[in-house]
Amino acid sequence: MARAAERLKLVLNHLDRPPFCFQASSTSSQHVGYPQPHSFRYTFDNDILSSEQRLAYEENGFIVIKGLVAEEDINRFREIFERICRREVKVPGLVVMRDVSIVKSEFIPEQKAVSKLQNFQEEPELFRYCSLPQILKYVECFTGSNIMAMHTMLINKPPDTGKKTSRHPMHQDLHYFAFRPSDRVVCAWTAMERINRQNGCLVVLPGSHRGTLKEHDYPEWGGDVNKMYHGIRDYDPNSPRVHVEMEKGDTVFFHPLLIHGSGMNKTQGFRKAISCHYASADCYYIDVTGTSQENIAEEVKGIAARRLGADTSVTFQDIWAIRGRLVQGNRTNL
Ligand SMILES: CCCCCCCCCC(=O)SCCNC(=O)CCNC(=O)[C@H](O)C(C)(C)COP(=O)(O)OP(=O)(O)OC[C@H]1O[C@@H](n2cnc3c(N)ncnc32)[C@H](O)[C@@H]1OP(=O)(O)O
Ligand SMILES: Nc1ncnc2c1ncn2[C@@H]1O[C@H](COP(=O)(O)OP(=O)(O)OP(=O)(O)O)[C@@H](O)[C@H]1O
Ligand SMILES: O=C(O)CCC(=O)C(=O)O
Ligand SMILES: [Fe+2]
Ligand SMILES: [Mg+2]
Repeated sequence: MARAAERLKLVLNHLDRPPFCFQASSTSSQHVGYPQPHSFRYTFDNDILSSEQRLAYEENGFIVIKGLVAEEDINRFREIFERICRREVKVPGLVVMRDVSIVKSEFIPEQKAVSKLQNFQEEPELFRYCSLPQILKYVECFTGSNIMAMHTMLINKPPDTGKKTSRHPMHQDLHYFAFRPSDRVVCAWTAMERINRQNGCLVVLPGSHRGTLKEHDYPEWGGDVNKMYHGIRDYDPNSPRVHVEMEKGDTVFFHPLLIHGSGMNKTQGFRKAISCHYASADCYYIDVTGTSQENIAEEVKGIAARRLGADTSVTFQDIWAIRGRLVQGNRTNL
């Protein structure tokens, strides 16, 4: 990869934008004629990603595609989100999460309490996001052509109440996943409005996807932390990091080993993003018993058992298989 890195630097010296940021384009006309490096590990060769974009993902573990999702689509996602918050729509399997500082306070009206929706795979309007052709076109570059939507989320990061609970600690999403190989998994995360450092943008450690899965646990921040918001145990706050500021409709694709989190929301608005984790349907489930993932698997099983009525025979793998939905090609394995 050293040669690829050198070449990337040469390319980037001529850019007037961040090295991981690209315009959405429906053609391959932006391909640049650089010779192909010998081996790509994280991306497939097709007509969607330019060599430059492939190199950026291989090197950094993420790329931002500007303006990928239309304003009208985002407005529709926002509308249905608001209807769900008002409880006008019931969605099977949906998990509505409230910020821990709000759960423990009595004076917040319901519609201002929701910090996250998870598992909206049964809500057609929101799930439309996961099937948007322009998103899947990019996803295929990382997963290949059989694509499963494994995990769906709409994040409504609340204004911080002063307790810093709106932060999301630095983590790797793979910690939560019982399927492999990790290189055939990708997250698409779309800004539903302008997202900057003020309202708590994503913070990433570029290149960290080339490392291994780290141990995760609740961060020791000396206050309440949100349920299941595990952070990397030995996180070094001095690691070189990048704040990924995005406009409405911009979409970041990132590897599940990329270390990322998000900062405090210092504004009065609820900062919104919608995301889906995809995996190749050719991936396989793993048993995480005896690994660093055992802590989250036990926690998830505990919550599932409480919801489903204490059926303890449901495994962590089962929970993933139940949620997964095919969005392209054949459901070969997962
Ligand atoms: C496999 C799963 C995740 C896959 C993620 C892929 C990568 C993404 C990385 C992440 O997003 S990490 C964060 C993921 N977070 C979650 O998955 C949390 C999902 N949320 C939930 O499951 C529920 O919202 C939760 C269990 C937290 C609350 O469910 P309920 O609405 O049924 O809770 P209820 O009101 O009955 O409260 C139960 C207890 O939880 C407490 N609680 C509620 N919300 C909380 C919160 N946000 N933080 C901490 N505790 C919370 C609440 O105070 C109460 O405590 P006590 O039993 O002591 O009274
Ligand atoms: N000790 C820690 N362990 C894990 N993650 C941390 C730790 N400290 C900060 N973070 C994470 O680092 C990221 C950046 O957080 P931080 O609160 O510094 O926001 P910021 O965007 O840098 O804003 P600010 O302008 O306030 O510095 C967030 O994901 C946050 O949760
Ligand atoms: O703050 C965000 O929107 C990102 C959250 C995140 O990384 C996650 O839920 O896995
Ligand atoms: Fe994450
Ligand atoms: Mg900071």
